[in-house]
Amino acid sequence: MYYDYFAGGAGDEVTLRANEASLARLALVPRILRGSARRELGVTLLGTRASMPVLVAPTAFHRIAAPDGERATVRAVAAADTIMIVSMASTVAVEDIAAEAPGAKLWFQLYIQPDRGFTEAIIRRAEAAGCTALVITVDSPALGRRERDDRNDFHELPDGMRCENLRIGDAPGDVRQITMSPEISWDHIAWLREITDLPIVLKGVLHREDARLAAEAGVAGLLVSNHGGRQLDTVPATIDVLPEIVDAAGGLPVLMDGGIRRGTDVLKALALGASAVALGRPVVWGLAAEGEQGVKGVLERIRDEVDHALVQCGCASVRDLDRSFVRCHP
Ligand SMILES: Cc1cc2nc3c(=O)[nH]c(=O)nc-3n(C[C@H](O)[C@H](O)[C@H](O)COP(=O)(O)O)c2cc1C
Ligand SMILES: CCCCC(=O)C(=O)O
Repeated sequence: MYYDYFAGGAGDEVTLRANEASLARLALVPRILRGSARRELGVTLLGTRASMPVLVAPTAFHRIAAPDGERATVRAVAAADTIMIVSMASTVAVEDIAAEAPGAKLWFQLYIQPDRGFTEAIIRRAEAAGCTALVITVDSPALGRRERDDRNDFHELPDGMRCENLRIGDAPGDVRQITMSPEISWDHIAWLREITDLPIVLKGVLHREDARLAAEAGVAGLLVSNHGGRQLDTVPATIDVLPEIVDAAGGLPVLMDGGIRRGTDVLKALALGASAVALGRPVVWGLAAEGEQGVKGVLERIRDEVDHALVQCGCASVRDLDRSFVRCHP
């Protein structure tokens, strides 16, 4: 049941498969004879430095995967010196995640709740915990239809676990449910810009017109995402819309997630204009397999693969990549 929750997607899982398949259809075209002894993998995103262009995407319910849950994840992410986007649906409170690894670089993912006062209170907690950006998930005006969860009847957390960022008291039942609000609109983004100084990233952009509107709305960045194929099924693979979103985003930094499994996938996304990518399921698998060590293993392996792919492509820096390094082969 829990494996299916983590692995699964919406509907027929067409988009879930497409994310990896579209990346696999792209070929990398390396350059030759441009030797350099060392590669620079680091990037600065909205003022936060990451040691590699690979972030940890927000994923819910880490305590289902490992007893320590998000505490184990954050220790591994801090050791890798990259950014963890903390899910609003984490099973450890954002304050406790921050306290577990002082100096960890945290962004906070938010589902805007219909109750603005409650939404604002959550943002204040994320700010106080030291999160340096807000990632607003905008692809979920309703929860995706995940048939694996329906078949397994997985609709609530095991006893003793809850969404700690939505607690309103100390008793086990003192917690609100996350609402996927069909009413969220650009007005909410304008409101968020009024109430917080944190840079705002919109997560779940797939339409180029929305990229243009986002730039106009004064957000700080975009995350091209289809929620790992878990929201509306049959939407495009993220790598396939990335170039047009980059073109429409008016110079805003554009991140991407969905189907990134190898260093070569990271290079393809960067070559097509992403400033960085994020990993969803691979982090959960590392966590489920070996806790903190497992997440460390996933992050160090992909770092090594990015470095290796860069050297093979004749690049000294992630900034050396451009669209000429990628071809589509059918
Ligand atoms: C188990 C699971 C839980 C997720 N929970 C959240 C969440 O709480 N908030 C959110 O914005 N996205 C969530 N996502 C989507 C991820 O942030 C990300 O977009 C997606 O996993 C990337 O694709 P990948 O798993 O192929 O790397 C979740 C994804 C998975 C697989
Ligand atoms: C209510 C939590 C939703 C988590 C989520 O976004 C996902 O499972 O994809």
